[in-house]
Parts: sequence; structure tokens; C-alpha cells
Amino acid sequence: MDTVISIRSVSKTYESSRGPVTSLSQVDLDVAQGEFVTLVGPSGCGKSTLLNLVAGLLRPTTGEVLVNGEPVEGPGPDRGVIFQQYALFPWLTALQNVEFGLRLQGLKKKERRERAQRYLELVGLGAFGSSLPKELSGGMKQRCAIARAYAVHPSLLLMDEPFGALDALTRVQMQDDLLATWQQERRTVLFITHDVDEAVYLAGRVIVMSPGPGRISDVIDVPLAYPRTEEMRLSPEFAEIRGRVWRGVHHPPAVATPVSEGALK
Ligand SMILES: Nc1ncnc2c1ncn2[C@@H]1O[C@H](COP(=O)(O)OP(=O)(O)OP(=O)(O)O)[C@@H](O)[C@H]1O
Repeated sequence: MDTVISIRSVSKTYESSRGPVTSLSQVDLDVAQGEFVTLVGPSGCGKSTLLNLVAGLLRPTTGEVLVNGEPVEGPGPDRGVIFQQYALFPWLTALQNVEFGLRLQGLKKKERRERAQRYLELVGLGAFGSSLPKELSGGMKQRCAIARAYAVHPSLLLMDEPFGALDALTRVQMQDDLLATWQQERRTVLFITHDVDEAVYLAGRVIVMSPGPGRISDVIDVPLAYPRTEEMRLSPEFAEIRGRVWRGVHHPPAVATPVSEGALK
């Protein structure tokens, strides 16, 4: 099993106007090649901080973050990041938005165009290549952002509440579409959500985080096969896992003892 992400005894303290704020304390986590891992937990427990450390947008105060065995020293094309806000260039068409990252990689125009079109098709936007972002719905914009991230062939996708701004029905559809894309091209995914249902439905493993200071308080395997279906979502097995995640999020352990991932397996 190849490990893509290794987080080793990571703590992060921000210097703020209120003094130092410890956002993460002694976090350990390994994520294997091709895994779909969700991070869930109450607001302020350090989910985005953890993701931004892996993205290379932040540096840990202590400990280390490795991606494919190399210490993370900044952002890189091996890590695609998708945020809640679609972050598409409004003056570029959907196709040009997807092509943008490929241009940075130095691909020739014809190859760029073909690859961008292929990924738009993969996310169901094949007919919308010439549309501007303002002409697309929220779900379509986010599909376009996913196509753009996938097209550069990152080894890792980091998603920070990508469906947080979508209505409930679109969100469920996007979950299925994302899983379909992931099953076709099995990139490793680290996905933040506030939604317990979403966390369980998508993941092979749910990481529950707790605040004060931010830490991993539970690691829950989801032993449901892919593709995931509505039947699974409504099954007693799903409800049981969901219950455990729910309790972890809403009733975190009172003592701020960091839980090492290995101890929970
Ligand atoms: N730049 C910063 N300066 C000071 N404190 C920060 C900064 N960024 C985050 N924090 C603090 O670190 C803690 C964790 O924040 P983080 O955004 O990682 O949590 P989160 O779990 O992603 O929250 P949410 O679910 O609300 O997005 C919070 O207490 C927050 O106030």
C-alpha cells in the first residue's frame, strides 16, 4: 500500500491579534494511494488548516507533512485544490478554464484542448465548453472546477467543502458524479465537509476532528462497496456508521487527548 500523505505529529499555532491560537495539536495521519478520505468536525477544529498544510499553503509549527515521501514546501501541480467558491476565471470559457492548468504544464495547444474536452465530458459538461462561468449553475461551475483539477493529473485532490454552497438535491447528485469520476480515475482524495451524511457516503474512511485544540478524535472505516447507491444510503449499516460519526462530531471526547490513527484501527 503506497502512502501518499503522511502527517507526522503536526501542530499549528497561528499568531493572531488575540495572541497565539493553537489550531492543530499533535495530528498523525496516513492516507494511502487511491483512498477517498473525508474530514468532518465542528467549525474551528482545524480541518481547513490541515488541508492547507497538505496543499503547501501553510507550514506546520512543529511536525512534518510528506506527500509521496517528500516534505511539502509549497503548493505544487501534484496537488489539486478545490474550494467552496468555484475559483473559475470569469472571463474564460469552461474549456479555457480547464485548459489553464495544462498551459502551465506546457502542453501543446491541440493536446491541451483534447484533454480539457475529455475531462469536461467526464464531469458531464461536454456540451458546455464554450459557456462562460456566469452561464453555468453552481453545480456546473463546481463540476468545471473538478474537471480542471483532474485534468492536470495530480496524485492528490484536496477539496475544502466543495459542495457547501449547493442546494441539497444538487449536492447529492454531485456526490454521485464525483464518485463516478473518482472510480474512473482513482486519485487520492482528501475531502472536508460539515455534512455527516456526505462524509460517510463518499468515504472509505472518515476522520473525525474535535476542537480545543484541533485534533483527530476518531477514525471510522466505511466498509461499504463502491459504487455507492441510494439503497446503501438508506441501509441500517449506513445508519450505524452515520450514528458513530454524528456522535463523534456532536459529542467529542472531553479530554483533549490526541488519538493516534494506529490506535483506532
Ligand atoms: N490565519 C489565522 N489566524 C489566526 N487564527 C486562525 C487563522 N486561521 C485559522 N485560525 C484559527 O484556527 C482554528 C482552526 O481554523 P480552521 O479554519 O482550520 O477550522 P475549520 O475546522 O476548517 O473551520 P470551519 O469548519 O469553520 O471552516 C480556529 O480557531 C481559527 O480561528
